[in-house]
Amino acid sequence: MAKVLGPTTGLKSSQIKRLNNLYRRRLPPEALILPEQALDLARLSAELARPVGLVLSRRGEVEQVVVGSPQGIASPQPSRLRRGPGRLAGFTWLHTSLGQGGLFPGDLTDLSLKRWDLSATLEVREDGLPGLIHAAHLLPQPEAERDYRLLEPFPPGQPPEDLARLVRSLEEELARSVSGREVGEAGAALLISVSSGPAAEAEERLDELAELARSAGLSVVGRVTQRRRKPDPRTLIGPGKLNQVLITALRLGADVLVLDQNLNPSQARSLAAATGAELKFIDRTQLILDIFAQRAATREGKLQVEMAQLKYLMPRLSARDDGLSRLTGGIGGRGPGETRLEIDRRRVRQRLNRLEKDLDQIARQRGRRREARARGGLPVLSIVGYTNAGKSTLLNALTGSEVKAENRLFATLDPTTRRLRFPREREVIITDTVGFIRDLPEELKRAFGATLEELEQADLLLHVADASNPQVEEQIQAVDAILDQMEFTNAPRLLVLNKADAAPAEALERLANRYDGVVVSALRPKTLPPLLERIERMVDIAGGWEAAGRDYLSADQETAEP
Ligand SMILES: Nc1nc2c(ncn2[C@@H]2O[C@H](COP(=O)(O)OP(=O)(O)OP(=O)(O)O)[C@@H](O)[C@H]2O)c(=O)[nH]1
Ligand SMILES: [Mg+2]
Repeated sequence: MAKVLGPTTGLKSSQIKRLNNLYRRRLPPEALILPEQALDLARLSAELARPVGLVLSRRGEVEQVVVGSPQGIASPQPSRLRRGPGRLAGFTWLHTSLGQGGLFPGDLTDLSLKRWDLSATLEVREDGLPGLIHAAHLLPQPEAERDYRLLEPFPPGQPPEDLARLVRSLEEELARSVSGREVGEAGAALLISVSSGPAAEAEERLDELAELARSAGLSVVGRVTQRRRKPDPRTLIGPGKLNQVLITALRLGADVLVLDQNLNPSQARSLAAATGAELKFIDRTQLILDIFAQRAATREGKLQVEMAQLKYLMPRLSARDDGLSRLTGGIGGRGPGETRLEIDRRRVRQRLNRLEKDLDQIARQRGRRREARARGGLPVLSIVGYTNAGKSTLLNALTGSEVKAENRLFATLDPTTRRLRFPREREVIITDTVGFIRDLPEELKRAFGATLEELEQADLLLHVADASNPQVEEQIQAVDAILDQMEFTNAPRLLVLNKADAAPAEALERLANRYDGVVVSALRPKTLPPLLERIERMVDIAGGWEAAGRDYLSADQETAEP
């Protein structure tokens, strides 16, 4: 038989036995509890001078018995969880309340956190007899800013309506409110932003987060923003807001909660503990890592991403985390004398060592390839820029090659190298890179060392920007800031204002003047010659052709702008 949960110290063994006997009860789901059952429960609770709680299945079986302390009672995690959006826990939480009637604030919080079918209390009067039952349930749509409804208090055996039917119709309604929407392959995401900045900025950032979520295969079902002067140190989101977030997630049928702000390890663990297994919290870095994991095509790219994921995950591992096996394949099991946590961490560390060795080797090989190329003496152009700016499209247009270009963030994850033949028999090597993004997480900078190492070899950086994006200036500055920070400033940069076909003319002119940029549309080859000319002149100045050991220096140079 299952054991009584909660603090049993100080109880007599006969009392524990009586509590254990509650597991044999079966209560009527339509009425919650019969009068004689309520009488027994009230008497026991009065005698113990402690609240007693029951987790009841939809069939009225007692799944868990909990005893509280004189100060109160906490509901347990439901023993079995039901999966699927828009569903309730499948269990009702009923506990006695000594002296005062009514639900406790904690009961209402629990309603959303644990998604109880119903949350109810049975009043125990001074004389030890049962009083009224107070019950509440979640609402599929909030009414008057409330996410729950309180039933009229009722004496045992006289519920205001058939409670089993109430729960069923509630769940049907919840299911209806989430069906009919399109769910991405990876699930439904609720986006959350907690910040101290202006509301408009939070919305803009959420627009970008929505793009990222879409790239990760998630469909976005809603947004929640919170303005706080300081994030909550424990859970980032304030406790009241967290509650609202969870109710909203339930109502919209979200599977994943995506936070725009990054969680520190202890916040990640607290949030995971607060929500149980059904809902997953991920932060922006994890989302980006997830996209990278889906997109990485080469062996090196895959290894880099796995390494970054493991490094990010390791401090966030909690003892009950089993999501790891999916990431690393083969982590799990329990060795003698070790906690699950230790073994996971140890295996993760082993895997990290292995990855580091493999990556070292790949880097050495790449170094050799690069030497070979340097001996060929061709100048190297690297295309950089914000993600989705059109870098791969431009590479394709310039070289006639077919690197994957897609309207998704981070379509390109591995550096790609092609030769570009100028009209006049000049040849350069042109490399495409992974897209930049503002607030590039530290973990990713390291992870994409491969791409960035390539940049160090560049004689010229072609910085492609999406001129049709209203955020284009912020994006240009974000990319410049990252380049500056990475000390790749030695190579000259040329700003390419792409998507001219979709941008207003006056904005193009202003941008071109301000940044001394070249306007193109990668989709229209006819717009490319001015870019080629600028590239040619700049490479000449950078000495690329000289390095090639060929006598390409020509009259052009005199016409080159300083
Ligand atoms: N209208 C318009 N769309 C363009 C132009 N150039 C590229 N695009 C579109 O922009 C989207 C992104 O293009 P990509 O070339 O994949 O962008 P990217 O910079 O390589 O993106 P990542 O590799 O994800 O960083 C695609 O849908 C392209 O068709 C252009 O000149 N005009
Ligand atoms: Mg690309």
